[in-house]
Amino acid sequence: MTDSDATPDDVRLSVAEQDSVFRPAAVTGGALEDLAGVLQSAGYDPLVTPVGRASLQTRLTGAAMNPQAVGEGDLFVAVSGARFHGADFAAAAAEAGAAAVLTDAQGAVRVRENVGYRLPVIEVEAVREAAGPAAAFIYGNTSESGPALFGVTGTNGKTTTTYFLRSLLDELMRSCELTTGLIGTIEIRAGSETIPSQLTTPEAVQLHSLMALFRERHVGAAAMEVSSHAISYRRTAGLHYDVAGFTNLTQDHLDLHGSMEDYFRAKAELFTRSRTRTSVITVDDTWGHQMAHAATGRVVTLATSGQPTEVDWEVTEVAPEGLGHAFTLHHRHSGERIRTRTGLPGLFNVSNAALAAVMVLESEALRPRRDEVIHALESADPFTISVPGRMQVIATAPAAIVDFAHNPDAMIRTLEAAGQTRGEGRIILVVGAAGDRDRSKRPTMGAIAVRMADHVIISDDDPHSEDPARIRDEVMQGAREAVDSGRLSTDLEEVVPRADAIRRAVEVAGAQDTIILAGRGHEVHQDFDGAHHAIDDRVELRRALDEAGFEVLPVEDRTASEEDQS
Ligand SMILES: CC(=O)N[C@H]1[C@@H](OP(=O)(O)OP(=O)(O)OC[C@H]2O[C@@H](n3ccc(=O)[nH]c3=O)[C@H](O)[C@@H]2O)O[C@H](CO)[C@@H](O)[C@@H]1O[C@H](C)C(=O)N[C@@H](C)C(=O)N[C@H](CCC(=O)O)C(=O)O
Ligand SMILES: Nc1ncnc2c1ncn2[C@@H]1O[C@H](COP(=O)(O)OP(=O)(O)OP(=O)(O)O)[C@@H](O)[C@H]1O
Repeated sequence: MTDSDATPDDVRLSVAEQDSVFRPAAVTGGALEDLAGVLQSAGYDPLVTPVGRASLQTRLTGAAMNPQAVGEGDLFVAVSGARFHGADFAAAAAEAGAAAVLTDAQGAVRVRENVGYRLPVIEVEAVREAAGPAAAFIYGNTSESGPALFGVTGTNGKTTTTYFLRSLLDELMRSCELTTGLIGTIEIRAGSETIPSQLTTPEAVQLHSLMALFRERHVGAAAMEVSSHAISYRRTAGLHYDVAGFTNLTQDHLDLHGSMEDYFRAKAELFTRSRTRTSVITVDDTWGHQMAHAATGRVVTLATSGQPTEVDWEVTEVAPEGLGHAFTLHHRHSGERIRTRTGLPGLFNVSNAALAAVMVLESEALRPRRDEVIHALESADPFTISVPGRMQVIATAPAAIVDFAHNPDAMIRTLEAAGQTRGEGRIILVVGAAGDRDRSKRPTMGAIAVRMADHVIISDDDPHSEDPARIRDEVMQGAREAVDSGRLSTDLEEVVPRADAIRRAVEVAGAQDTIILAGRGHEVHQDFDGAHHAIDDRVELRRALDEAGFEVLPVEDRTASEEDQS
């Protein structure tokens, strides 16, 4: 990374543009008849309606879910969604060169209505689930084909842990002249090439295409975020993880999952023998312990806080160092101790770094030598990279931090981290909540804000299709109730637009204070009912600090802790 703000999402790619970047140059593909055989063996019970016998030999050389992304020779995967049925777009897919359609019974009827008998159809009941093995067949992915895949799931810490993983893997791969891949909320990377992400975890057809692309680009290992949406929507079907890591589980996404138990069950699907060879589970809370019990296959446990009794790895001897911490990874069974560090603020980044390190140490695909890993940790300091919008330090006096905390637990952790280093200063927080997402967390976030910060400025996040004023009211209501019931003296105000809220935070700050802009991290647009308003918290904060005469850190590829030490 050459610039700590260099998130590539200033440029919005169309589905087709993004998809074309995912595609490998050469795909052998396979015949429609053989694909049906693969789906039959996998238990999907496919019903094939060819267009003449010869169509059974049609060679499929790609797969896409969106007609805009369909290329010549593709399997068009038409799923029934909450709003549309993909089969209603079969004509556009055929026009773009689709060679066959994978869909459900309803979709098969719609394909006939739309394009008659122009395209052969494979009908299955579970289309999203079958899309994974179908794309794996077309792109030649098997459990052994590589690259070694490291998946990270959990409510918070996925992006940071995958950045840490990639940074460590980069060092290890370099010695074998291989590169690394990254798939997540911010970007998708194959070696040094990068494109902005549209989803945290892309659709199965894209993921399988990416695996083939990774092999073409000599990617030996890849780190990817696995969202609970991806698991529920079957986006990871047909992928095989060498190691999957669990960070934590706290309230979020209850709009999709309904309850914490359902949310847990979705995540738990990743930690099963058929998907993952080794599961590394952080067991700092009861959900972690439950996950370790629910996981099947090889399970490795990691405790990063507290006094666990039965774990494989634990974090000990945590000591502040720069803005971050040094810590020891202790392997309980062998007694081995590995000392390392993270330069990112917040104890939760010790957890993220420890998880990344243990995932690599426990990898059966890579089987890295201990001395190699220790050398990489010492020489490259892989957990002191800048993760865009995650505890990103913009200035040190006042301490000014942009952080993606957008759910209750992340806010608590971020404000705790600020509390530990505040000294005599005050904490000034800009916070909001996103629209069209888990509404129940809004008053909770308001309450946390006023309990843990000294000056709270409520503003807009991404309202999406909701009325922004109503969202702010819900956050404000939780804040006011907490102020009243706790007799708190927190300063509380509402300021919009967000850029003004950021300027206000700087206006009330002194050099000894800490400013936290929560919720938007690396994002560079606010979505007001489809209208995109350009705003980057980091840019606004820098500008406001500069105008107020405060010194800001240079925008470059080093974290503030490195800056601190230089
Ligand atoms: C809530 C959710 O995840 N919805 C996903 C779901 O949408 P849906 O059921 O509404 O589908 P739909 O829009 O009815 O479309 C059905 C089919 O018709 C096709 N279609 C539709 C319209 C059209 O004009 N042309 C067309 O071909 C679509 O490509 C699709 O194949 O299926 C679609 C296709 O598979 C996904 O693109 C869509 O993700 C949307 C874009 C989304 O925003 N998802 C977010 C919430 C998400 O997945 N987030 C997680 C991270 C969450 C977090 O941790 O914060 C992620 O992994 O990114
Ligand atoms: N291990 C952790 N435990 C609790 N909070 C964390 C942890 N790691 C990061 N956070 C907080 O969560 C925010 C989001 O971090 P990160 O982007 O790494 O997580 P994520 O799981 O990828 O989130 P999302 O899926 O929403 O992008 C951070 O900005 C920080 O406030």
